[in-house]
Amino acid sequence: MLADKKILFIGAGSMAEAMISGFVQSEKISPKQIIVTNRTNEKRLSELESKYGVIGLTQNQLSLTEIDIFIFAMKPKDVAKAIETLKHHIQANQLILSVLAGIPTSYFEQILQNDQQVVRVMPNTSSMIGESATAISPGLHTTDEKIQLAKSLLECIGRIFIIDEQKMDVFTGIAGSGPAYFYYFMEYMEKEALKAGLEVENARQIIAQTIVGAAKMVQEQEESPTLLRENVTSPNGTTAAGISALEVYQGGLAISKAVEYATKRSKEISVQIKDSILVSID
Ligand SMILES: NC(=O)C1=CN([C@@H]2O[C@H](COP(=O)(O)OP(=O)(O)OC[C@H]3O[C@@H](n4cnc5c(N)ncnc54)[C@H](OP(=O)(O)O)[C@@H]3O)[C@@H](O)[C@H]2O)C=CC1
Ligand SMILES: O=C(O)[C@@H]1CCC=N1
Repeated sequence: MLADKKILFIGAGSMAEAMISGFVQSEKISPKQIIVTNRTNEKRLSELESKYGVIGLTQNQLSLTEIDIFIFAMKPKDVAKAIETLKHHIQANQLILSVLAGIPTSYFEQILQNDQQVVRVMPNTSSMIGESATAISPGLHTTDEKIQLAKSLLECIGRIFIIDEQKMDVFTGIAGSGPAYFYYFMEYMEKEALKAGLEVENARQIIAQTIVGAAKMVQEQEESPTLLRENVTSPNGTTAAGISALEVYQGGLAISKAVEYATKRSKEISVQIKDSILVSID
């Protein structure tokens, strides 16, 4: 299904790179099927070319008729300009994927018309190693065939979850942004480990393995995190002491608020794009 499909990334930043890396590593897509463009940074295009073997082209060098799948991967604030340049060249049979947080499929459908087939995608940077949790929500005109195409492409970067578009904001809050919360958590664990004399490399690997193990327990044992946590917690033991600190310092509340704020931000971006007042989102 993916053979010979030409994929164009519009945007060459961290998310595009993570997806490119995952696609190429999967060996289901050849680097030469992937074209990447950006706004001005030609050095970045050369970097991606030499790292992954993909084709970097400036916007003037692009031939859009040969593209099967467009992947919009710029910041939400930049989408209006990007789509303005491209809209007259995109055809009805070309599939649009957008990884932009907060930008609904209807935004692309309204501008491109043509009953354009759009799929909103929320990957995360673990795409880099084929371990993304990726949500997809098809737009109004997207056929089953194109949904299957999007699925088979995105399966190269991890697991796919098909969700209703109104759940995309909370998905972004837990899984799009989620890796950053875990990295934040790891930063603090590492600081404490170093204070107590562990070597940095050792500490980092110990913490990473602990998170991988806990995540795999949830995936493979099919038990709730609550039960698994209780299994670690001996009465009056070390874990009980640690968890009591999380409670005293409102760790649970902080985590809930992180998801709530990120979800809210995704919703705000949607409202701003709807009102076309998306001036500066950085
Ligand atoms: N980073 C993440 O973890 C995730 C990000 N996303 C989404 O991915 C998108 C990109 O994020 P990220 O990769 O972090 O952003 P970056 O800032 O790293 O990259 C943005 C890219 O967009 C390019 N760009 C800007 N305007 C245009 C334009 N008009 N035409 C073509 N290219 C353009 C920039 O090019 P130049 O450098 O030349 O200006 C740059 O290559 C965002 O919408 C975000 O919501 C989704 C899931 C996770
Ligand atoms: O921070 C952001 O807006 C993007 C979307 C999800 C992860 N990064």
